[in-house]
Amino acid sequence: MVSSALSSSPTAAAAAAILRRRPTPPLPRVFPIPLLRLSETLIAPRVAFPSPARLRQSSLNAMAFSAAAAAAAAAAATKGSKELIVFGSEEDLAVSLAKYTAELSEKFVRERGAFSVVLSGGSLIKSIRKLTESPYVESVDWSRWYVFWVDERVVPKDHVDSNYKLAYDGFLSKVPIPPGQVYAINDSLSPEGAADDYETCLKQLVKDGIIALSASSGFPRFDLMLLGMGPDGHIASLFPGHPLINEKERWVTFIKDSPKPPPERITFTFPVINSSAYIAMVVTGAGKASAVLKVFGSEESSADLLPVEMISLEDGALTWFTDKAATSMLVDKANM
Ligand SMILES: O=C(O)[C@H](O)[C@@H](O)[C@H](O)[C@H](O)COP(=O)(O)O
Repeated sequence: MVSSALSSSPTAAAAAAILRRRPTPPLPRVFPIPLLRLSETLIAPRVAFPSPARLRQSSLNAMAFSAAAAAAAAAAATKGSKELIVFGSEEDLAVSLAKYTAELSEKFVRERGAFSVVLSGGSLIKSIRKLTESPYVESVDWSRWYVFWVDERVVPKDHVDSNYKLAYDGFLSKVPIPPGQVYAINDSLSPEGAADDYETCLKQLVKDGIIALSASSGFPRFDLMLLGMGPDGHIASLFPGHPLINEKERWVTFIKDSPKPPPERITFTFPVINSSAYIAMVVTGAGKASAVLKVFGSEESSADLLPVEMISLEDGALTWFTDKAATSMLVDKANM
């Protein structure tokens, strides 16, 4: 059985009102393409890139140096919407990501009495650090949080490679989520066994109403996934060119030949990821710039999609939280 190893909105109108009271932010950079309602509400004077023609307009809605935009994304996102927000600093990104997450927590606790949150490993855990600080550490209803991992390395929970340990040390040990609501993998099992066990656990939690079920896909519908992306465009433990990216039946599967060490992992599959209500893709640093360019600035066919490009939410909202370094090649291309 999966172990619980931890020991221990506003509306869009309201968000817009809050923003109107804020001092005018520095001029944002916005691609002059049809903007989402969110962008129209929140982003002030538009500065066009000179040559945006080659950008994939269907996928890129707006790009802005606006810490406020993400805060309202929780309230204003629409079905299948996709936002790219570029922050001037990692600190601004972290502040905005905390606000976005707290707003979604409030929304889902109000609507269904629980908030199912999926974490990844990597730098994401550092990016959510502001949730462990005031005002969120006091104001979020942590008692309604249910925490899962989009992927986990099959190592002991106290191992330096464990995503559980990373999240515990940097986040979970600092907020009062009930220990029984933190779903770490069973680290005494093989990768196959741990994936089966995790999937069985998710199925029970869907039956119990803790995790929602997507009526359209029949897969679990997590309230929020907080995901990172590798420089090669992988998400979770779904790597470019690996057969696992085509898994259509399983909720959770395993990999024994991960190109990123350690090799043995379990991972959510694309049908589960794509059934999410909200996904925050948190992508920073120059090492991610070429993958970001491929996602937002390439005209290549769908035959060579990176895993991150396979995120396709029919009934959910995807928000990219990025920085200038991660979007530098995209900006360069737009300015060409
Ligand atoms: O277990 C893992 O390896 C992670 O879940 C992985 O999918 C991670 O999120 C990305 O590799 C991004 O990591 P960085 O943000 O550290 O680059």
